[in-house]
Amino acid sequence: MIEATPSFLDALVLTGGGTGGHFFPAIALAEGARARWSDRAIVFVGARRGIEGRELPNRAWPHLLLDVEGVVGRSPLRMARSAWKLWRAVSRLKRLWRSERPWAVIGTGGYGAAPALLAARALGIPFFLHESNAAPGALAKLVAPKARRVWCGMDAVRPLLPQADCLVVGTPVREAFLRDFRPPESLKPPFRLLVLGGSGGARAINEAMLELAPTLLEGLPDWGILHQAGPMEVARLEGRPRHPRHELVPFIARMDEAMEASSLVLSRAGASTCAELKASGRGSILVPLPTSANDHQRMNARAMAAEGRAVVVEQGVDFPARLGCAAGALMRDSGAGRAMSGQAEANQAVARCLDDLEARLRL
Ligand SMILES: CC(=O)N[C@H]1[C@@H](OP(=O)(O)OP(=O)(O)OC[C@H]2O[C@@H](n3ccc(=O)[nH]c3=O)[C@H](O)[C@@H]2O)O[C@H](CO)[C@@H](O)[C@@H]1O
Repeated sequence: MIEATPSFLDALVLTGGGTGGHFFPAIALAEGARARWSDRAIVFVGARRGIEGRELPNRAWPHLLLDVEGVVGRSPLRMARSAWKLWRAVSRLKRLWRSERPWAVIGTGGYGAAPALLAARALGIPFFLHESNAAPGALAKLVAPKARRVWCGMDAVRPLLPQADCLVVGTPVREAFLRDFRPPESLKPPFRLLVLGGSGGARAINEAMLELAPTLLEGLPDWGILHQAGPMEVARLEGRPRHPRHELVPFIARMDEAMEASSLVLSRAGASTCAELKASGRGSILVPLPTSANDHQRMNARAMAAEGRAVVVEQGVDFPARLGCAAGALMRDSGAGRAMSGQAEANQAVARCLDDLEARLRL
């Protein structure tokens, strides 16, 4: 099927993806921009094989999906092929944008953002970058020096981008998270533990939960588990024995509602999930992805623990047993109304980014 190419003339381009942690902040910024500049076209550019390739066709945003993939950390042959795909995608955008020049480009990282940010840089189109994590990704490092501004999720990233003009704003969350949430203490039984594995699911968490859930739930008759295992993982785990109050799902479309209905969350420590836990005021058990670049998930998790919002359980020896102990203790507390303090904190990141964009472009 040949997709129609949207018009980019004077549009605001949002670009970010590959994973949800890079795509959903772009959605959050697009929602904020639509409310602020209702007469301006907003167009998404992303990767067909990223989460945006699945999500954008279901949404009303005009978009262009390109055949690109991650370049860094692959075998030399794959890297050469990915670099060639990227070059081809950048060339296509440059051709399009020479006749239909966008107004500005906002990138939230991931390989889905590479073509549009590189094309904007080459053509001198003003571009802005958002970096959620404590350590910048490869793309951010490459383009940050020429960005009109690099909006940062946290302060720790500034020294790692010394040539960039950084502003700390927090991590943008979707519109659905910009509201009051019912406090966890007001929830009634049956209580729910929400298990999340980031946008793709987390195999180590899935395996541990399958092992420990039967004992955990037998000891806590007022509790059930909603477990987002990831689309590929749900298929892999089909047929494995599971406690009747342990529900597996591939993906959760309304994460705000899922968090609000849960007394406690057990999750990876991606930057967007951490921002959403703060916005919804849910306490959590965080299991950082051990292989995250520069160990940024551990930094994210520790920052949440320092605010009293999370306990951190590392993977490693006896992981399921340690996870079970932490979960059992916190579930008993949460059920008794002594939820770990998850004071909800209004997220201001979208407003801060867009105020800054207005100031920089002198609107
Ligand atoms: C393996 C990998 O590269 N992980 C990175 C990726 O993770 P990942 O994409 O897993 O990270 P995040 O936790 O930051 O974001 C996930 C996003 O997807 C949403 N969601 C998830 C599951 C679901 O069922 N429904 C749903 O809506 C979450 O609500 C959240 O908005 O980006 C993050 C932000 O740059 C990084 O910190 C992670 O290290």
